[in-house]
Amino acid sequence: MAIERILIADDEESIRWVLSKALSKKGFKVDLAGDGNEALEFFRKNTYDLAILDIKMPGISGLDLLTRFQEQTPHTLIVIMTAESSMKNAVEAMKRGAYDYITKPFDLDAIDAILVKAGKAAEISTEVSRLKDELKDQYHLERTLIGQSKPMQEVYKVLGKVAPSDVTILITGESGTGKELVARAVHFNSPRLGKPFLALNCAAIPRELLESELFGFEKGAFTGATERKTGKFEQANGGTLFLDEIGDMPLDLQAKLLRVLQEKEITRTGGSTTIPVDVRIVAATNQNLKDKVRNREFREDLFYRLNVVPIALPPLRERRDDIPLLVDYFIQSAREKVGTTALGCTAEAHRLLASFNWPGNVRELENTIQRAALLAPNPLLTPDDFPVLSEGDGETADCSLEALITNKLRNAIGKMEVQELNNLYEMVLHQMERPLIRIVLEKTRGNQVRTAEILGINRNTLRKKIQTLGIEINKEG
Ligand SMILES: Nc1ncnc2c1ncn2[C@@H]1O[C@H](COP(=O)(O)OP(=O)(O)OP(=O)(O)O)[C@@H](O)[C@H]1O
Repeated sequence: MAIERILIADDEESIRWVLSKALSKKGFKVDLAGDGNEALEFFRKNTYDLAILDIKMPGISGLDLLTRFQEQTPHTLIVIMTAESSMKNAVEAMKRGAYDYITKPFDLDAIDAILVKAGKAAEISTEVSRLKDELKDQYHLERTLIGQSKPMQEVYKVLGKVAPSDVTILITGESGTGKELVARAVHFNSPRLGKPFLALNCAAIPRELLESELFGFEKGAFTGATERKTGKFEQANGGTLFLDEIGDMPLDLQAKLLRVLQEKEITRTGGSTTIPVDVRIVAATNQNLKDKVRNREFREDLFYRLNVVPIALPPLRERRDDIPLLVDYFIQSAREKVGTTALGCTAEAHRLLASFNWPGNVRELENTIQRAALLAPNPLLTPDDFPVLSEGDGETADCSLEALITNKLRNAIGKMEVQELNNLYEMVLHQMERPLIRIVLEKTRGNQVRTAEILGINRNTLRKKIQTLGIEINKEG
């Protein structure tokens, strides 16, 4: 479908001007509306291939227009503009069938990219309008996913698009990145809302138990099976089953799971009748399943069956922009959940937290904030309330000396004003020399010969440095 006619609706004149100039120059026919009502008028009179709508406008909001336009002319592709890149807006826009969503300020390349994509998207537009019909349910999230970074916005886009359908989703990401939270978001944004969401960790349960947890068993199926028991598939009927750590599922159970996904029915252990089940599967793993497939530890057919829509969650250290938001969110939830009086963090504490590597990702950050909020003497948390991070005692993902020094330097330099940063190279090397020599001298109890050997420098050089740097030698160690 070629894009010919475009409607731009924004109450900011400068945005209207810039967009109309850029798009007219490219040969599109452009109409401009300064508010929601004007946009609606245009829409009544004309047919548009694309509409770029500001989310917040006097009168009718961009999201409400989106809904109306979708009802009247479902083929029109709608791009929502927002000044606030929160998850709520992104998910809501995509849920309502928006074609795309851009955050202000944007550059014109972003609009170009959307136009190119939109031009090729005839089939997608049909699919979007089909999905839109399924998306009339109210926006609902049990818990909000926090994060406005680019990688998280991509996650929200996919989530908004696929949640309403029944497709199987495979969520990958390191431990603590929020895989279960995303799985819940999928469920709570799907028509299965109101039906059960059940989670099962395939790594935490021994093989025999895992099978009966999933499929249930009949009375007498094995010693100790004194009662019939339903499994998670039956319990989750109509809803969503979250299979965490799917990479740890034994091969024979993988085969059984594949059968259930294909046949949509289960047989309880020790039973002979098949029971129909309607369960959406969302699986997650922190392992590389493709490697496992190559090593024949994971069935290839099951991998493809699960991986219909992959969602890769970035580690926290790759979306550091989100750390301050998460910190504030966890402080607030600590106030609500455990009744602390903590109100926020100082700028230094924020910088310290944002510089850490967080090998345990959001879970580790959440625990760290909760602990600090409970123990802090004052409502405003300072770096002193995060002693483990300040000491850099090896919690960084990379425990090498370089990683520790990087962490320390980032903290120290981060606290300094730019105008203070003169002669930094010399200053840093100089300041590292003294503690280095002092520490080795302490280790060797003041033995300069040994110290020079350890440092790999000449004894005379060491002597001179001890003098010029004014290092005192304590022979007691
Ligand atoms: N984006 C986020 N916003 C708010 N809280 C989050 C976010 N991501 C994770 N959390 C919180 O961090 C904790 C860990 O999240 P979750 O259990 O979903 O991670 P996971 O990737 O499933 O971990 P694992 O692989 O170890 O099971 C939870 O308490 C969750 O609420």
